Amino acid sequence: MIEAGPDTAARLGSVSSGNALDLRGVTRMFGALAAIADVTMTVRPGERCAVLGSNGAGKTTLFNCITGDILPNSGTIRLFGEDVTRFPPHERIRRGLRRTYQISLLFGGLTVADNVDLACRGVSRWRFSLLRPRRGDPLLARTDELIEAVHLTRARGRLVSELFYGQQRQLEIALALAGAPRFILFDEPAAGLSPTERRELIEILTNLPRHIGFIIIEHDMDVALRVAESVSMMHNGRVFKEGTPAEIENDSEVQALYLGGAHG
Ligand SMILES: Nc1ncnc2c1ncn2[C@@H]1O[C@H](COP(=O)(O)OP(=O)(O)OP(=O)(O)O)[C@@H](O)[C@H]1O
Repeated sequence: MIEAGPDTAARLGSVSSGNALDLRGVTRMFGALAAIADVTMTVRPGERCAVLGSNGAGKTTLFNCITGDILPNSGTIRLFGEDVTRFPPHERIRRGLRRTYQISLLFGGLTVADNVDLACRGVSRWRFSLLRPRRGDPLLARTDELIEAVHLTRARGRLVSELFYGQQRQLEIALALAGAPRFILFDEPAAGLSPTERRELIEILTNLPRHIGFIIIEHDMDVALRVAESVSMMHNGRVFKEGTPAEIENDSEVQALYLGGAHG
């Protein structure tokens, strides 16, 4: 079981109150197109939420606004009670926000352990040390914990370039877990995975520490509905339906728009 480490996010606990994430009327225009329009969404600490929608629905733009990769034209974004609407990405990371991407950001020429160690070091006060971690180093224990959490213990010493695709996606989750995050955005983690790898992903996400909330964007309804407690459906930049996985699965409007094959 992974536990929260003594990192900056934990020290910033004094500003943590209320919801993990609070979006109010968030709108982002690209020219005349509203990629997301008036999006209001709340996620409680530790809550697991799925955002579903067809291609172009606005899911990635929503993630980009939450991380600060792009700024909204209007609306507010609060992270653990704090207004971060205009904060740069690194200030949101300091507050415990993490994200995985659809494209791989791994170091292919390094081992699994080195990738995780670098991620742990990157958020620690030893980040400028060029020394290899030694036995007894607390970061080494943390590295092993994260590798185990994503089911890669047996691949610990392997080069990333030699891993199966699904294992690389698992490693990306380990990197997102470095530095005791409080909230993670998973961008289509099941994309390109085999059925077996999908089952493993579901197990990994389900067993994440309960204090870590997340939003998962997925095209794969099976994965999304099995790991999430709440679901927001997006269409043409707007959230048009919210509910539990069972409510969403049985909703006729959702079925017509999404399950009926409208998505790509
Ligand atoms: N940088 C950009 N410049 C112009 N238009 C953009 C830009 N980014 C996104 N869009 C447009 O905004 C709309 C929402 O795109 P977005 O990528 O957020 O959707 P999505 O739900 O993530 O789709 P997908 O599932 O295909 O990734 C689309 O019509 C897209 O073409």
